[in-house]
Amino acid sequence: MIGFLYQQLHGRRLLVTAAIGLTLLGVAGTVFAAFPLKWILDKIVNDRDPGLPLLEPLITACDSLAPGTRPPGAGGHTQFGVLLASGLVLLALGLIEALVTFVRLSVATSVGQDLEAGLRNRVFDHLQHVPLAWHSGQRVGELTQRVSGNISDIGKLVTDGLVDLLSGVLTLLGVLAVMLVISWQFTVLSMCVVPPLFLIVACYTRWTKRASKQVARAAGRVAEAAAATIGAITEVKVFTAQRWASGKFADRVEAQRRPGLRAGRRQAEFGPLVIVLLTLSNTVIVTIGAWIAAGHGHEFGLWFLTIPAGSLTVGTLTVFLAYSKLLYQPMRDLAKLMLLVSTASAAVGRVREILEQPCEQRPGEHGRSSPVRLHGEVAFRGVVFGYRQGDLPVLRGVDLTVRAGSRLALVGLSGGGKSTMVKLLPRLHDPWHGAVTIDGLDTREYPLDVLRGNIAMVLQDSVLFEGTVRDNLLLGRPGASQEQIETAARQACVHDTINRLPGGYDTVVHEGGRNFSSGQRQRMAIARAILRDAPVLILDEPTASLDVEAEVEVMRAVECLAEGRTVIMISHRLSLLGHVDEIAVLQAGRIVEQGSYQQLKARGGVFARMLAEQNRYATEPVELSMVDHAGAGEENEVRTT
Ligand SMILES: Nc1ncnc2c1ncn2[C@@H]1O[C@H](COP(=O)(O)OP(=O)(O)OP(=O)(O)O)[C@@H](O)[C@H]1O
Repeated sequence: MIGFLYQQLHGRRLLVTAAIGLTLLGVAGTVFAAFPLKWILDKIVNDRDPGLPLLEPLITACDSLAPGTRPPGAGGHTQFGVLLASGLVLLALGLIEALVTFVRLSVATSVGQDLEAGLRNRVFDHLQHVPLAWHSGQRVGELTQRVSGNISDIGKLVTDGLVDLLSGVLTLLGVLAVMLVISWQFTVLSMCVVPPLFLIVACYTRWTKRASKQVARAAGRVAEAAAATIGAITEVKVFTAQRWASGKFADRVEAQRRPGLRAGRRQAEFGPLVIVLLTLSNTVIVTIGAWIAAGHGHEFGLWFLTIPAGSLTVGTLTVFLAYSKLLYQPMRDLAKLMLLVSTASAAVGRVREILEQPCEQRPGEHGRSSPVRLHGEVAFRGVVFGYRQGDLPVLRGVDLTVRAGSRLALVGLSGGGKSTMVKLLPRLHDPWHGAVTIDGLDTREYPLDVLRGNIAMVLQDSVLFEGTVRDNLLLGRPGASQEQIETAARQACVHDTINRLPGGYDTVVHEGGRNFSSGQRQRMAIARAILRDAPVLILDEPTASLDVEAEVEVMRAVECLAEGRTVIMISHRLSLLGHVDEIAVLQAGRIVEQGSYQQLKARGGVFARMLAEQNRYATEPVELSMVDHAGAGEENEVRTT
């Protein structure tokens, strides 16, 4: 985890070094803050001067302010002078500490926030470049939790934890050094608690870390359940499934609560255990120290330790006790720190899992140079592909050629692999064997941004993103003028609809485009595709979810879009295939028939049977006149593979 954090702090290391320097200054202030108390007590009880050459001028200056004469017997400075000088030093140290704390916390907050923001952007960007195959195995809510919640946990460690940890460790070392100078014997006594403390810390850290990991995983499952239910709120309401959804959600919340409770309980046990240990050590020091400071006997022996009588003044004992308090504070804070570190460490693991996923080629990482605009001849050559290695492939040797500028309809039974086939074109997946080519070149040879820039897709249910209608259309061609946008919208038969909206092109699109009908969304997606002006167009059942009226409008828009492009259109509605040049039938992972509508119908094969089947359930059989003009006069041979 340390290595990961160090890596993330790149560019802010100077700031961190400054924060460490300030922490050192603050710790020095804390460590020396106990001394003025010793000077005061030693002066009052034993009439002893501080004996620090650095302070002499200050005390002398304070002496001159002393009311009346010096008390008789006073060797050097007046009580007033020592008291006032000690008070001033105390005040100065306090002010330095306050200032340093402010700067240190500000720096920590800024570094923590920067780290969080930087890491969040990096993870989000990485997520978009990870192959689709990896995404298929993930849950949206879970990933969202990693990007938001888990990264916050890491930021929290930097903002809250690391400052405490650093100043704690430095205070510990500083205090230890001063205590050793004051009385090494008492320091050794105080340190007796360290071995049991170390054991307790080791055990509890392990337990808390395990629980934190479970909490992080469970939090992901909670987020996932919430996202899934809220995303499908219409279905939940329609099926009156609220109780079922709440029950499922409550189970997940419970699964998160249990390890959270365990982690909290461990933390609750840890704090008091440390306090008991520290109280034991303190009691021993107070009683033995007071005995020695009171001047009883010649010396005090305890196992291998011999503490000479009179080796401790009341002032020294008080300072020593103040220091042991300082020493114990960081130890007590360990419980809080332990939880922060464990939570952050679990979060780092989950975030790293994403960052370690290999990326697809990023825009600009060009393989070989290639023309930016392709002609659009598409071919599948012996393509074998499946989603999971080891499973039976979905495509089992697909051979298909689509001439540049022609229109091909891909038909077949549901689940046959039509959508899978077209997903291979923009390399959303790569084939196991064989190749997909455009203009005779394997798609893997093109830079990914060039390849995808030459393909436009309109899917069954188009997604609109949050933003305005204009923002959504501009996705097709960033930088397009208003005139170009409106022309595209007109061609897609959606311009009038947009104009009727209260905000026109500035109307805000809600999440997923919920404030638009399916037909409007489809036509906007078509306008987006028109703006993209790609030579290859993929239409994956663009009218599947539409009523007849919307279907007619969308098909009219499709007509505009298809003009002069290579079109591959997936459709179950064979009645819509009148305008295509060729139809290819996919069955059992292979293209089994290819030809014009008329040819395939006349052939009496798979397509003819599908057509007959569809007509059996239609109130009126499909009008051949709709398709006649497409197939008429074509002498294409029916190809069977
Ligand atoms: N992301 C995925 N992960 C695993 N299997 C998948 C995935 N997508 C599709 N499949 C499987 O691949 C097979 C082909 O699916 P595909 O969506 O390509 O069929 P289709 O012919 O387009 O179906 P439909 O006409 O119903 O849309 C199906 O068995 C499906 O379960």
